[in-house]
Amino acid sequence: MTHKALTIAGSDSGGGAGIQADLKTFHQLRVFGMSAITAVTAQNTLGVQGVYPLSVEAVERQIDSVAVDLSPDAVKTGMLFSEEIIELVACKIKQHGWIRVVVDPVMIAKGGAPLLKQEAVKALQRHMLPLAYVLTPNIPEAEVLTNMRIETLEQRKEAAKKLHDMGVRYVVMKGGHGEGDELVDLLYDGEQFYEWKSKRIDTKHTHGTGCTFAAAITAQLAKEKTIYEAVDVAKRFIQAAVEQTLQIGSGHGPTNHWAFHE
Ligand SMILES: Nc1ncnc2c1ncn2[C@@H]1O[C@H](COP(=O)(O)OP(=O)(O)O)[C@@H](O)[C@H]1O
Ligand SMILES: Cc1ncc(COP(=O)(O)OP(=O)(O)O)c(N)n1
Repeated sequence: MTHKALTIAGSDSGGGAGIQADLKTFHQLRVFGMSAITAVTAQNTLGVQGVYPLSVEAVERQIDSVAVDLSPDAVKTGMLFSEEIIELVACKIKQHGWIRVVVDPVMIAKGGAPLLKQEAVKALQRHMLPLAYVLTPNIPEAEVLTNMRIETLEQRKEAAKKLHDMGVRYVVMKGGHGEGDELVDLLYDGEQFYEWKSKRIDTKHTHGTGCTFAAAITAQLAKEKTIYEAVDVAKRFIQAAVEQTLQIGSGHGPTNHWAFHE
């Protein structure tokens, strides 16, 4: 049986994040990848040099083309950029009845370039959170979405509860921006917390870690794995991808999307 996943996100010309990271991750996990591009970015390991959003019509056509013919088993959203695109994507998810939806609330690239307009945060909260089967914020994104400061593990848990109350089924809070040598990725299922701990790898080549991790969860959900199994594979996928980076580009290089084998 062929499992299929759709990513609705921005294009990263440098190939480390966005649509490119998602498709490479789907492929490595033996899931057929499809895409609807929301914005084209001119980007490399040194940063983002340009952001060019597509029209709402162009995004709608791509999503509908995939939906009517290829019916994805899971859907991931990444860079959505504007209020108009968010509203359209939410409307399409409902129209097509997609349930296994992973929302990666992309806001800012590591170099600081905005990938979501500030005024679009409210639209993300209002339209996307209630549709999120899984939400995968990093710590700064969780702070913006919950309007709270997150410094301790207890505060991460409190924020995860808030996000669950905002309509998210499963909250997976990524721990890359936490303090210390140990990384803790957190899952909240509405009742219990689950933690995935790993050693922080000392490298500057972490471009696209968030996209890759969320894409691995999406691929596993497309294969009808449980959320616990999906996060487990995603954690091992990203650990291998950061451990065995490719050392390319002169800035923050991409992770290695072919390092992990199931
Ligand atoms: N230096 C690192 N070593 C190992 N894993 C990392 C490292 N940095 C991030 N990760 C992992 O990559 C994933 C994404 O993390 P994070 O940096 O929080 O997200 P984002 O890239 O969206 O900012 C998480 O699973 C996190 O644990
Ligand atoms: C087109 C595009 N989408 C998303 C991101 C952010 O990706 P992320 O995995 O959070 O990695 P960093 O950019 O933070 O390294 C992006 N850069 N471009």
